[in-house]
Amino acid sequence: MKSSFCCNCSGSLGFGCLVQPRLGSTAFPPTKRKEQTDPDLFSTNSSQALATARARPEAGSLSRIRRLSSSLPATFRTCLSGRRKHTYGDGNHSCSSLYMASGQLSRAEALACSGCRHACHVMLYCDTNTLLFGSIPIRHIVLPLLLPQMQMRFDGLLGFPGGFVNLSEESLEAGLGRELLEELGVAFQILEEDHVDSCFAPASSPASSTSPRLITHFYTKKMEEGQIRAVETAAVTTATDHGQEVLGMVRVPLHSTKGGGGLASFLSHSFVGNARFQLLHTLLRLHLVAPEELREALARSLKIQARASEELRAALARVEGKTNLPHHSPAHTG
Ligand SMILES: O=c1[nH]cnc2c1ncn2[C@@H]1O[C@H](COP(=O)(O)OP(=O)(O)O)[C@@H](O)[C@H]1O
Repeated sequence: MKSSFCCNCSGSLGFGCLVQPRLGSTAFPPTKRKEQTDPDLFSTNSSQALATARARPEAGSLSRIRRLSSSLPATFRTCLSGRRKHTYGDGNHSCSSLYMASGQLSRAEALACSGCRHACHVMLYCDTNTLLFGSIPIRHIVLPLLLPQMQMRFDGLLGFPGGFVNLSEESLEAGLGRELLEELGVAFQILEEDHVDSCFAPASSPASSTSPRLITHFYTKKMEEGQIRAVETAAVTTATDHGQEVLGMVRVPLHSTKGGGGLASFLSHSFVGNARFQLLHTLLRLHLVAPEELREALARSLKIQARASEELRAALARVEGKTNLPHHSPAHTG
């Protein structure tokens, strides 16, 4: 029997989701984006004030920036502090640490990088009025609930749909459309106006610092709820990559449950490349989650990860005990 492993509504991975395939591959035409790029990354008081303070570097604003940034998570602080390492292309630039800063690379700058590889990914999302479990009260539920989409990849990591684009044969958007057809079974027309940003991907290993730099381009596309549901259906029926490169689409839970589940659990999973930063940045940019809620979720994620590390250590010791395998040491780490 083939079991399906899924992301449940508490944001944790678990067994038990049923997939209900229905027929249908739908072509979605371009839709004019309602949510145009917002120059302010953050919507609520502290973040807005922070952005304003950065934009006007008059006397006194530096201490104000420091004060305001202390209310945001460390990774965001690094980016917002304006300490940008402009070392594009030489291996020192870390997209992850700088992701929250606006415009590391414009689309044009990215396209001008000869010898770079390019990959495009997209976050699909929609509004919905659906209530979780119908009526069960859940703290901090985001209403109307929004449903951003990610996917479980062949390598067990979470990421957005998309992939490598060959610029000698296709444009960024055409390449992304091709990847989406393979992974989701749906023909999308991605437009330049759907582009959010481009940046150098962090080098995954010392060896990869000698290979061509990878630039990741990120897009968002707002859809109707019915269209998103059709994508979810097509992704498990007509998509050629389903069960191979893509193991399933998952919705990102934006709510928080009493026990601290939901977004916090989801964020504690492993993401490919800078996908977690792309998600965080987009949740803030599109005002899908308030900065304070995101900070709370990230703080909880850290606790969840610490618990998971303990569980993994115990599981490792058990497996070694049961199988008489030699004890794992850091030297065995792959
Ligand atoms: O969601 C994502 N956000 C950012 N980077 C990603 C994401 N998914 C994959 N990547 C990076 O882009 C590269 C190519 O992406 P992917 O594995 O989707 O390509 P493919 O489907 O053409 O094989 C990966 O090696 C990975 O480093």
